[in-house]
Amino acid sequence: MSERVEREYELKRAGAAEAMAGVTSGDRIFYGEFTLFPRLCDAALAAQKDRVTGVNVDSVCFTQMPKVAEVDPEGKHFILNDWHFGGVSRKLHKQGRCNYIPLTYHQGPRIMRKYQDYDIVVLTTGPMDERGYFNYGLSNSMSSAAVDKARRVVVEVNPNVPNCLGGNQESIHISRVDAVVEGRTDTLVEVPGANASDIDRAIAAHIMEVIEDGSCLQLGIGALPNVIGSMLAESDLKDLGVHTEMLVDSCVDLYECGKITGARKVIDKYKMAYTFAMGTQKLYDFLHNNPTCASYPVHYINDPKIVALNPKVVAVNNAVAIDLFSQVCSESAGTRQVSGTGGQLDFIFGAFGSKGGKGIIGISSTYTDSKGEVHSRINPTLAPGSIVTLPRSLVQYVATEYGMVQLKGKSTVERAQALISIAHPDFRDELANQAAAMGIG
Ligand SMILES: CC(=O)SCCNC(=O)CCNC(=O)[C@H](O)C(C)(C)COP(=O)(O)OP(=O)(O)OC[C@H]1O[C@@H](n2cnc3c(N)ncnc32)[C@H](O)[C@@H]1OP(=O)(O)O
Ligand SMILES: CCCC(=O)O
Repeated sequence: MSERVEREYELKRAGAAEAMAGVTSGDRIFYGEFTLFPRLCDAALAAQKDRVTGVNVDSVCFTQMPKVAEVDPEGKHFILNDWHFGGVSRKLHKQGRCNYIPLTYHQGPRIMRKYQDYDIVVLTTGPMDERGYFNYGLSNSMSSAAVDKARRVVVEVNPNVPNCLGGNQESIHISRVDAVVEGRTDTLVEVPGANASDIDRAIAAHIMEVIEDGSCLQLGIGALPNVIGSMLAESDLKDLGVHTEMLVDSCVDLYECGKITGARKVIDKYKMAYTFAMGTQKLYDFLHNNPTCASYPVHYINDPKIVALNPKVVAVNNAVAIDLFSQVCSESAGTRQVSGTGGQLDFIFGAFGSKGGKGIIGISSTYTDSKGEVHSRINPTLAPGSIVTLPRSLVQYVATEYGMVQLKGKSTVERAQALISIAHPDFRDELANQAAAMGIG
């Protein structure tokens, strides 16, 4: 390590309380994304709550309950905003404590650079390397953009953050950092995929029919992507590629059993390109210093024009509900925000542009509410106030456990008929009546 880098590091070393002492009322702060939540600085800021009001704290998908939310149940001191809702923000939102920032994910960095300024950006990174770089680890995503718009940058180093190779913009140099907080040794948040049900297996089997040798995969989190991963591992398919928003455990399994080579990709050939990773320690260990994987900012990974450059893109996404006009809601339950647009629109659009590409929405035909009542996910219209995540003009394939339909080029009547054909049989007659009443039957 050069003397200059070493000296700079020593000068910038700070305790968490000191690093957050500069926060003043009305400031806007950005916290590290997904699993790289800055625990120490969050706790330090929470401890200083009585000297500030109206501080906005933003992140991309809080994966743990921020202390600043815990210590301020009435939201007098801190306002939380999330660029993508997971369980934590969903819970806070129910209490009126967290706002969603709408975006289609690939535009996030551009939106930040154009319209957002941060007083402090606090990231969790790996420790500084001998050249003075801190690696963004599992969350490349919008981190570079946030740093570009920051008045002050604080990094909270944790040696358990895997060193994730770029790609591009996967690290930050000490010269751009204002304070380095040490002391983290915790293992990273693990988000294992859910266990697959028979319904997931049936949906996955339909989707498997359109995956070919050389397909380039986008698989997100959840039971369905997991089960597709297992089916691919047992299949005869070969030379699969990965260009995905989120890198997950099933990509590790598929790589280890030789299914993923990336040999037929046109961009990032032989690499698994991604913008963030979330899964178990198995995935985090796999990523560490692994040149098979390339971490990029989301404005590259999710840009539909970039996604479309690889042939045979297969993008599999989940949804909350779809109406007979084929509009897809993937982010709200009526007016209640439960998730976000995330990368769904990006990848469905991108997959359609890819030669031989397929953008797929995979949903169970029904949903059981907390009272045990079963509802169809395919409905005449979306519930009032539902947010349309995918306009009907972009929807291509829809799969349920009863089959998969392709909607591009189909009329409104044909779309309604196709969707009814994959609805749960108990709801089909009623849906057909409603379609007729709406002039699409
Ligand atoms: C990271 C990636 O996967 S990349 C993929 C691209 N990104 C996206 O697709 C983003 C948008 N999509 C998503 O976030 C998810 O796929 C979802 C939310 C649509 C579904 O994910 P799941 O894991 O199946 O969600 P889950 O079953 O936990 O439901 C989420 C919430 O919505 C509620 N919900 C789900 N379906 C319905 C429905 N039809 N009606 C009312 N509420 C519903 C659930 O009750 C739950 O709320 P709660 O936590 O308060 O109980
Ligand atoms: C922030 C994006 C996560 C998703 O697309 O689900």
